[in-house]
Amino acid sequence: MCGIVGIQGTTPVNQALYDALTVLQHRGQDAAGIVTICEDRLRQRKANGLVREVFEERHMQRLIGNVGIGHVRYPTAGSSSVAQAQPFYVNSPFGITLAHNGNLTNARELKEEQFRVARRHINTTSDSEILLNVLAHEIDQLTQNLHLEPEHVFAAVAGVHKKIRGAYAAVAVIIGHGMLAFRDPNGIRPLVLGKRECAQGGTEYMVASESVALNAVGFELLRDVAPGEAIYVTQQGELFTQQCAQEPQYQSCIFEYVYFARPDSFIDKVSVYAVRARMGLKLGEKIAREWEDFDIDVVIPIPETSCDIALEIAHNLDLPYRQGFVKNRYIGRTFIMPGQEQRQQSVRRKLNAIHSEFFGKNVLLVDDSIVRGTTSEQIIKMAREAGAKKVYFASAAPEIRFPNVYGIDMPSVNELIAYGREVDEICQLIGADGLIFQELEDLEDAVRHFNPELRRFETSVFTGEYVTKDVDQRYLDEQYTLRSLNSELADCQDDAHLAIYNEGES
Ligand SMILES: O=P(O)(O)OC[C@H]1O[C@H](OP(=O)(O)OP(=O)(O)O)[C@H](O)[C@@H]1O
Ligand SMILES: NC(=O)CC[C@H](N)C(=O)O
Ligand SMILES: [Mg+2]
Repeated sequence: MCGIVGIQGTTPVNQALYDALTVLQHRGQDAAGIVTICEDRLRQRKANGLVREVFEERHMQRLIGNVGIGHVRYPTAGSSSVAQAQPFYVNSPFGITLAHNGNLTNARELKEEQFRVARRHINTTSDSEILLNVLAHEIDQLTQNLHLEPEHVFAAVAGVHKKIRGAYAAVAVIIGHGMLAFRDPNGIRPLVLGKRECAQGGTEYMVASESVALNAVGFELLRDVAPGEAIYVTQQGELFTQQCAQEPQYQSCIFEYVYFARPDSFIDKVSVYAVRARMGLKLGEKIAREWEDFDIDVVIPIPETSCDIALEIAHNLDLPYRQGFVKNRYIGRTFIMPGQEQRQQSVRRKLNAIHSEFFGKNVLLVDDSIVRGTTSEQIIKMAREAGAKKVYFASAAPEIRFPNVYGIDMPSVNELIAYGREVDEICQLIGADGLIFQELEDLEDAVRHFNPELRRFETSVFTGEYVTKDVDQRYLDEQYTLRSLNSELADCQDDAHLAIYNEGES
């Protein structure tokens, strides 16, 4: 997953973009980038690393201007090379820079078409560079001179929706004209709109992946960007919005609520925190139903995402809740780290057990999800080493059995511990005394409870059914090969100097 942000302001935006990216850091830890625009000149800084590592004071000083966009990256297409860090830039028409969260499922066809029909060369293996070029070509086709009206921009987004398949929440700046944001017709990835009245006068607009970014920099949440909708704020600060898809519908990614988003965010009018608590309630009910005379003494979360869920399970089962693992606050999220070796090493560096909470007890460990099983297997060992008598395990998401093609890095079924396995077998593999998973229906209900308009969700990792209907085995095999190839290539690349034409090296 990635995090995106954009501000069309009346005051300098560099600090606000930086602050917003720091609270979106949980969506991507590999690379970060900011582009600002001042007097028709674009300034950029992007590199691998966390936000606080990428931007030094000297970079921030250069990022001048009242409009800009930012990105934190968790790679899905291509590699984690800095060449694929975002935002991307094309110099025609007008000069456009874009940041994208999601993944396109017809990227290969689009790249070929862009070369054949639009004579556009795409230099990286990033699908986001393709998205930018498709948008640029659409805008180019719709404008004959230097004039650009909101209706041109909306027609271009309508063209993008017709051509592109997959997941995309995107923000772009068309230099000298305005800021554009749009969400794919299924609303797979989240996107919110906010505003702030500036003390010096004038209204500033901001879009971001999650509402927490608006809160952090003092913007008021206006609403979610609807599936298929485009938001355009002109350089003069005028806001225009339009539905640009023919058949928009809510089929947003349910995994945002399970794991990705921060609990203090609202997505599609639903509090992520409230959903996680309700996931705990539902799972607690299932445990009480299926493990009638359970002998659990204590409920312990696996920090950090599962804490709100575990608390509610404990409450529901009338059991004590204890924070039996301490999380090292300087280690990031393990699941979104690149490479299985790095992920494996990180679990023990990240979590450590408080022995007194385990010794001689039957514990129920709770996690939001089991994906590769890296965390659960190691954490169960740690609980036993700490003296637990029995270790039960509960997953607040159902069994993850299929690859994700919409922006989550789960490219191969062979990596997924639940693929082709039933609960007993998974239980044995992770070494638990008992294992229980949430029902998909209960997970969907947990979200829908707070917004009944959300009738359907993108749940392919549980069901193998893909909302864009274009994903077959051939595509999945191709993605897997590409991904392996790209990560090998990334290891031998020299990315020391990647500058943009009009600015010196960062
Ligand atoms: O089965 P696995 O492949 O290990 O993946 C699942 C685990 O990864 C995530 O934690 P992560 O450490 O990324 O972040 P968190 O601190 O937000 O829980 C998730 O919360 C699970 O704990
Ligand atoms: N996780 C994401 O949203 C990734 C965005 C884009 N596909 C990339 O790889 O950079
Ligand atoms: Mg976790």
